[in-house]
Amino acid sequence: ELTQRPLDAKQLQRVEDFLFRKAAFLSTEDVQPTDLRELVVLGRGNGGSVCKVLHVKSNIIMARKSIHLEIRPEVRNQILRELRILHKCSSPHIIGFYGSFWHDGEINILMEYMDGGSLDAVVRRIGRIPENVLAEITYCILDGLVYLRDKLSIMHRDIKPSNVLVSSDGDCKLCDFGVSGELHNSLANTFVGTRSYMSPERLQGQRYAVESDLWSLGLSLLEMATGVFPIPAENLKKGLAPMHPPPDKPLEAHAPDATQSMAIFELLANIVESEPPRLPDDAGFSDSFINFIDACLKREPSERMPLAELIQHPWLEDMRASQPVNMAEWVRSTMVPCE
Ligand SMILES: COC(=O)c1c[nH]c2ncccc12
Ligand code: NA
Repeated sequence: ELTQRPLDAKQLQRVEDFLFRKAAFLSTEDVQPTDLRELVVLGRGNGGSVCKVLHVKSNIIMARKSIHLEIRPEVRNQILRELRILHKCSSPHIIGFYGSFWHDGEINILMEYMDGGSLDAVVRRIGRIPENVLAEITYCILDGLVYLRDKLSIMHRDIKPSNVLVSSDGDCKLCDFGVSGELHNSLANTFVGTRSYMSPERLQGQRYAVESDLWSLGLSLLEMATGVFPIPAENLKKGLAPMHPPPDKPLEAHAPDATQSMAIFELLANIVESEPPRLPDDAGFSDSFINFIDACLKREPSERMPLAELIQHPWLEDMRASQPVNMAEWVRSTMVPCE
């Protein structure tokens, strides 16, 4: 087993609380869509939309991801069967799963609600994430990847800031990982967007494995640390996004996103052809952080530092020892006060 940190008692308690909530939920018969009251839309993207809902009978707040798919009944039943694997997931770094159902042309996936939201939204709100906080987040992501590999024998396939969720309890969890091969196939040609966290080997249609997740992790960390999508590398030359931009000048006014100007094809070609981007070495980042990202962003998958070594990288221990973070406090500091 890898050197996982012992779970602290409160974290274990929260995993247990989730299982009790889930038992209460499962004791109600199969979910009918009418059992769910829609509260607010949380986000839209990669083929689906996510809504905060209340499961009335059990009085549990959940996140429901709805994916519109025009597929035959046998394909959707295969997807629902594969999603049932998620009932076996129980890790403090993997989003909790309540169940899934088909309704009105959509696959619906019911998950644990994370009140701090996704890290792409956090970066949009506060500009960029401090290095010591990113070290805590990175440990959670790596431990989640280890869990997926060791318990479900899968890689994530879609590591990026919008698929890392945080809560005011201080939890940090992965979501939207590729547990259903059939769902992956059904979503295959629905890619939209102007950015890609995909590894060079995957973009070139070559075989790819968990090392591809490590490229995506490196690119995600670079973006969250600088507040700038790091491709083309010139984007980083313009300096870091301001931390906590003054409310009167919303972030958009600061750094018009250069990737918008670069068409998506040119962007993908840049990823495959150019040297990987790096953290600037004159912006106050530690050498071990710069080294950690370099270890992830090797164009050759076999040159990337393996998961077992990354989770023991000095950067994670150095940061935790020198600048410990209270994640619950930090997440709360990034949340918009409710009106
Ligand atoms: C794909 O899953 C999600 O996006 C989410 C699962 N739980 C959440 N809680 C808050 C926001 C988004 C989510
Ligand atoms: Na997502």
